[in-house]
Amino acid sequence: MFTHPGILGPRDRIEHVMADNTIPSITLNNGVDIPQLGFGTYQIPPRETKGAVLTALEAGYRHIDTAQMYGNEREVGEAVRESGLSRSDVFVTSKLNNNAHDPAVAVDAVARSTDELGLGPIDLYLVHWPLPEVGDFVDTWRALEGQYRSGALRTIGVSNFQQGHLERLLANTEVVPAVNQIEVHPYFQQAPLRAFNRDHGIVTEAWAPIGQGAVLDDPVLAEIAGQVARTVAQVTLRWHIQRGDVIFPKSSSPARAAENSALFDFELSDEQVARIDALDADRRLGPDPDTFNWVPA
Ligand SMILES: NC(=O)C1=CN([C@@H]2O[C@H](COP(=O)(O)OP(=O)(O)OC[C@H]3O[C@@H](n4cnc5c(N)ncnc54)[C@H](OP(=O)(O)O)[C@@H]3O)[C@@H](O)[C@H]2O)C=CC1
Ligand SMILES: O=C(O)C(=O)[C@@H](O)[C@H](O)C(=O)CO
Repeated sequence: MFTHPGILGPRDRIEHVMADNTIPSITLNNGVDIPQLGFGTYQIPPRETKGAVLTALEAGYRHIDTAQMYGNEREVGEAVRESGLSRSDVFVTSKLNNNAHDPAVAVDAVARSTDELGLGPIDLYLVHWPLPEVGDFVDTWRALEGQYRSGALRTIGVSNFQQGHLERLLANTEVVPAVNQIEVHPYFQQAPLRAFNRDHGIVTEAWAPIGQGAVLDDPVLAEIAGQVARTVAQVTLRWHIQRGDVIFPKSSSPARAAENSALFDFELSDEQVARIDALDADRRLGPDPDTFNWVPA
């Protein structure tokens, strides 16, 4: 199983990690442990996914983030099965596609993801987008609650939910989402939503942790990278780790994937963290969840 320190503050977690040099885990609200660092697979074409995931697992990643929308669940599953690792040593997340919000369709979609991955119960399954004008995400969530209670899904969560969406969900359903996977990077830090998640026992997962490359030329990050003799990507990813969020940077390059996992043998000072905190620019790169209602055919 994962090495995990239980629920610790960011500082305690860092000390734990620096002592044994492993990827830390965070305990979710249902008692399941999730590795704080994972490997993202958005925009990795299916034909390249098995190789990329096998390389990531060889580099030490033990958590893979995929989605029905990415079209590469089958290849993620193949890589995990062929890696030689125990199933319990790898944490896999997938997500319900936007065309599967109808509760009956959602149940079939869970079965399809489970079949594509071929790994038994999926560790974490998310409602990918709230799609507020498409249907009622409360009904979709109830369908996932049923799959969770039956044991088909090990943990359930949401993605791209704003505070208003979460308030409606919490008021009308029973299972509190274990995570909310949202866009977070130095230029879009999401302080209020992260605080809301934390106050309700929901772990924040930060997608686009290096802003899909947008932060890499930042002069402040470059200066800090020079101070700690690391790359800008590593400094940015380390900042997320010290904030206590879960991250899964994507790279199709084995060298950059390895670079992105070398985060646990250095630490940013409080002053360096404060300088990165000051880069917040309310600059969202992806769709706005309040108005994004895209449904694939
Ligand atoms: N729930 C949601 O709605 C969303 C979830 N996600 C998830 O989050 C993951 C991460 O987000 P993502 O959008 O991929 O963006 P990231 O912030 O992880 O950035 C990925 C980009 O940065 C490049 N890159 C990665 N590492 C380095 C490095 N060390 N140096 C220079 N360039 C680098 C990659 O290029 P290269 O491959 O060439 O290295 C790629 O272009 C996704 O893969 C997906 O799993 C993402 C978007 C939305
Ligand atoms: O990558 C994801 O998980 C996404 O949901 C995004 O790709 C999103 O659908 C988008 O950016 C659409 O333009």
